[in-house]
Amino acid sequence: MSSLVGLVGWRGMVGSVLMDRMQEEKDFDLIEPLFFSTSNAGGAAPAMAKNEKKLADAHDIRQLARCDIIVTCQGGDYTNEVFPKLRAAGWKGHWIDAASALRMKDDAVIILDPVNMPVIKNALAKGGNNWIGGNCTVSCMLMGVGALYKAGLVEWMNTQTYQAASGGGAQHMRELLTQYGTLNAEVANLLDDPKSAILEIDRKVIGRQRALSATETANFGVPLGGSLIPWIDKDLGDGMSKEEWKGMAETNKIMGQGEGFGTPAIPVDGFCVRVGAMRCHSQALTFKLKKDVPVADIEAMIAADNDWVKVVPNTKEATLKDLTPVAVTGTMSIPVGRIRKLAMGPEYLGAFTVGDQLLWGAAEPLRRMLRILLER
Ligand SMILES: NC(=O)C1=CN([C@@H]2O[C@H](COP(=O)(O)OP(=O)(O)OC[C@H]3O[C@@H](n4cnc5c(N)ncnc54)[C@H](OP(=O)(O)O)[C@@H]3O)[C@@H](O)[C@H]2O)C=CC1
Ligand SMILES: N[C@@H](CC(=O)OP(=O)(O)O)C(=O)O
Repeated sequence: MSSLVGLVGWRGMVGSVLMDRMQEEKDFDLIEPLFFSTSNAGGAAPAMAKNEKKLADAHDIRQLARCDIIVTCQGGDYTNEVFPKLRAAGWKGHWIDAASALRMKDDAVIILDPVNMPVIKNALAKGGNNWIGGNCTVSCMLMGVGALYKAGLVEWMNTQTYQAASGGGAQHMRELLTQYGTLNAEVANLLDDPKSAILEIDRKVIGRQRALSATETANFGVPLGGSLIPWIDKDLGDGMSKEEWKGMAETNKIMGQGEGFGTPAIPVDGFCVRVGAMRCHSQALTFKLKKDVPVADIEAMIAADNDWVKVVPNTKEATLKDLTPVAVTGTMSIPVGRIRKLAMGPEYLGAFTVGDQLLWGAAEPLRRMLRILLER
């Protein structure tokens, strides 16, 4: 008999990407899905439903407890409210979650199986049943350069991120596009005239950006179109943003090292910046390697690490073609390029990587964890 798999948050942005991927990979052939809703219990389940044709109430612990596996993309507030009640009710099933709420709990594994299958297998063997997707920036970065960590080559890593609007959610993407449209409209007449003065266009754009209303910046708080925001997630009060904190904490936990594993953590730090891209997170990485390794060897190591990483030759032509959010959006590919030794010395390595933050950054690790559980 197929496992009963509860799907919560399936119609949200991450959930929709997950449903698409599950259909592409024919995951529904292997399960009996039970679709949940926080807003429309009793309504019709989507077309992938088999025997369970109605949406169940996502807060109904008895319904949730029927499931062998629950996959949720509903968000951290939902997890915080429902998960403890479900476990307290004695539910022993597998909980697979996109939200960050449980990520750093001792009994939770951050799942990214092309990178940390040994950590997942070890937890499975010990009866683990809480599987949490990593932060999108960290997951995309490790899909690209995880090989260097696996080889024990990294002394420390600095990351400067260029994170897309989608990281904030659907409303953030809409707000970004609306702002671009507003700015374009402000100078459309001048743009139509090839002889108009660029400084006049510039003056009008900055004037309109500074005049954007609270409604026009409701999600980001300040203009993002034609600008950037060097702060993502909460202020931890020590000069660090929570997004920056996740870089070191999650990278080490995914790799099975640092606190809780009895080995020293590898320092990972840098600045996380929101930019006007739609759904690909990009990152400029600086590594201090433990030894001088030739660039060709590093490229070969990265290229051989998994089926999705792709080394982009460090040329202008290849970079413009393959190493941009526009090139990568909607694909499973994780390009890593600009790989070169830096002026600071032979152990200092630079690289640049891009990843679709809704695919490898959110939905795909969950989908693959479901498959791992189903195919055991
Ligand atoms: N955004 C991202 O990039 C990433 C998000 N995550 C995590 O995933 C979780 C969900 O994020 P995200 O998918 O962006 O959240 P969404 O806001 O898109 O969806 C969450 C829920 O909102 C409800 N909802 C209300 N109105 C609508 C509507 N018009 N269309 C669709 N759904 C609607 C749905 O619940 P219902 O059907 O019950 O009404 C849906 O499941 C969060 O915990 C987030 O931290 C993780 C990695 C990346
Ligand atoms: N914080 C990420 C998106 C996200 O949901 O991250 P997390 O899963 O760590 O909360 C961003 O804004 O780009």
